[in-house]
Amino acid sequence: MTDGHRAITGNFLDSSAISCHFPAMSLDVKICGLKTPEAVAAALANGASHVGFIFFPKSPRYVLAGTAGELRKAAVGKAKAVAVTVDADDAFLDEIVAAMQPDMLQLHGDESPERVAAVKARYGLPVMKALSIRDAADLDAIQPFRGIADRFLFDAKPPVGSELPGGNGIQFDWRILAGLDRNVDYLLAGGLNAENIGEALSLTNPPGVDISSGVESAPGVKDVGLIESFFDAVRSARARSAA
Ligand SMILES: O=C(O)c1ccccc1N[C@@H]1O[C@H](COP(=O)(O)O)[C@@H](O)[C@H]1O
Repeated sequence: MTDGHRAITGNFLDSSAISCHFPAMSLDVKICGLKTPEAVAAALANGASHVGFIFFPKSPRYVLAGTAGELRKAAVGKAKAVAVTVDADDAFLDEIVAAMQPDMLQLHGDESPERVAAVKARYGLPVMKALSIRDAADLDAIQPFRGIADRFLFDAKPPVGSELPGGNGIQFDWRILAGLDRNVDYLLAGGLNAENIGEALSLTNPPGVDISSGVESAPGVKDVGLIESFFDAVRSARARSAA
């Protein structure tokens, strides 16, 4: 139940790279919705373990597969490149996989366990299944995907009327993750930013975190300073918890 996420001690976190969730493991940090070489470079320079590219046309973060294929080259050997799709059909996934060569697929729609299994088999890539969470009962959705999805991503349910299934900058009540089975490998997402990441980490001790709009100056516009501030806040929080 892992994508073999790597320790990011080499270029990030160093002595603070201690996961409270899985002792001796590090925290994964995925910066999502990247569209420019500058934003990719900032994520990598700060030690991102994953960089994400959005293939949902209604998103302000949407990129063409060829563009993502160019951008992801900077991540080779440094971070995993993740293709984020929403109920994509095989033809669209074929195009993305061929042009971008992702390390991982993030399925952020209403994909069934059978669809996740089929996607895994078709591409031989690890799959992260996103689940929309509002309350503890929503975590029941994990069960049918266990042994199928390599990883989960817990994001807040989108607000009524939103056209985006993710990237809404909305957080859910992180306290409901307190009783989660420790064997569930996941990224915490939804409304994270430099101000709240400390509280999020201390409440949930997640294997990883995922952020998009919290490091943007406007929808779809990544801000290098905000990316740096987010990593600074992660480092500070982890140094505090290790002390
Ligand atoms: O970001 C998007 O536009 C998006 C579109 C379609 C599916 C998923 C999307 N984003 C995912 O949502 C998380 C959380 O975003 P935020 O931090 O709350 O803005 C993001 O990291 C993506 O994995």
